[in-house]
Amino acid sequence: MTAAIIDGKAFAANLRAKVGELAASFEAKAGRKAGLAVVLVGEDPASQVYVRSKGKSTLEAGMNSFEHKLPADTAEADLLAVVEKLNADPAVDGILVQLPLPRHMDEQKVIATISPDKDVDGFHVTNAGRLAVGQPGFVPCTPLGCLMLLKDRLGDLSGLDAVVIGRSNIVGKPMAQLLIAESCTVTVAHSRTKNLADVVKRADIVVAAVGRPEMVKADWIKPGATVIDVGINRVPAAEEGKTKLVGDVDYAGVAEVAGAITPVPGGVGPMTIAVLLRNALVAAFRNEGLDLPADAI
Ligand SMILES: NC(=O)C1=CN([C@@H]2O[C@H](COP(=O)(O)OP(=O)(O)OC[C@H]3O[C@@H](n4cnc5c(N)ncnc54)[C@H](OP(=O)(O)O)[C@@H]3O)[C@@H](O)[C@H]2O)C=CC1
Ligand SMILES: Nc1nc(=O)c2c([nH]1)NC[C@@H]1CN(c3ccc(C(=O)N[C@@H](CCC(=O)O)C(=O)O)cc3)C=[N+]21
Repeated sequence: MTAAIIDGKAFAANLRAKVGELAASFEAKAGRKAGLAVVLVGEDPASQVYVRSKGKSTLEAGMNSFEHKLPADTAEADLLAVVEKLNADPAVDGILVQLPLPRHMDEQKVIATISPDKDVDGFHVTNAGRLAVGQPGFVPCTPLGCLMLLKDRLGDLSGLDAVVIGRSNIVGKPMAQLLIAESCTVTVAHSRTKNLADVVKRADIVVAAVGRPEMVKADWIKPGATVIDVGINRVPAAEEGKTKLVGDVDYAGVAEVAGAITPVPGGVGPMTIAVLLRNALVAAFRNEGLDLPADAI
């Protein structure tokens, strides 16, 4: 079998266009643009690329983008002060503090300072709790993007066996919560899992969020399974001195067995940014007390 390629880039472009239309209707109703603030501490090159890309997409969607770049040696208290100023700023609907933060900062403390109503990453414990108990809140962008791709491909997910590899707070755990809410039978695997290949082999849906280049192999996959590759790993390319991006899945091998697979790049990554804009727009409607139809986006 040769897997269908799930085109996250195209799906994300479509989602961004919908966000753009709703951003215009928000502006007409609220008399201002929706606003997303992104805070970057330090000069990590990968983070700089993401932040630039987020800023560009935000403007393209007809929203205001506020970028705050702080030096790597910023004191934690100064970062917290920036976040508090953004919490209080009525022009700012969503706040994203780019992770990872420099080692001298306590990420949990910084996330806890973001107002839950502006936490468009869905990382605040209040939003994690809302997701866990099924209340409306903000869901982390990457797993929500994965779920959108899965539902688009498979329709109703109920009763399907799903294996999530990875249990981080930002991808694996919220992904598992979303799949539970869709009535999948969910297994969460991690570095202590025994017989990982056998665990994965049971799955109709595999979500790999590990951070190990091409770890998931073809003979782990049940024929016809849907494979979502969250991994973003920069590795040396064939040409001397060059690098390329690969996922956590051995794409060439797995594509021979799976029913459908997301590529890297062009799969989950673009969805993350599109969902971020979606969440920021939802935040804007909520912060203004305006109705947004539940199935609008
Ligand atoms: N496309 C996108 O938009 C995004 C992509 N990413 C990418 O997704 C990947 C995962 O990110 P993130 O969740 O933040 O990563 P973390 O490093 O926080 O978590 C990795 C998880 O993988 C598990 N793990 C590590 N090694 C193994 C192994 N050999 N077998 C099984 N499980 C293993 C870890 O287990 P344990 O808990 O036991 O240590 C952990 O739960 C990375 O490549 C990252 O770059 C992340 C965010 C967004
Ligand atoms: N507070 C916070 N929120 C995040 O959502 C967050 C974060 N911190 N820190 C880093 C991770 C990673 N992340 C990605 C976003 C887009 C792509 C993306 O667009 N990737 C392109 C390729 C981009 C390239 O070529 O480098 C693709 O997969 O096609 C990837 C990864 C968001 N993250």
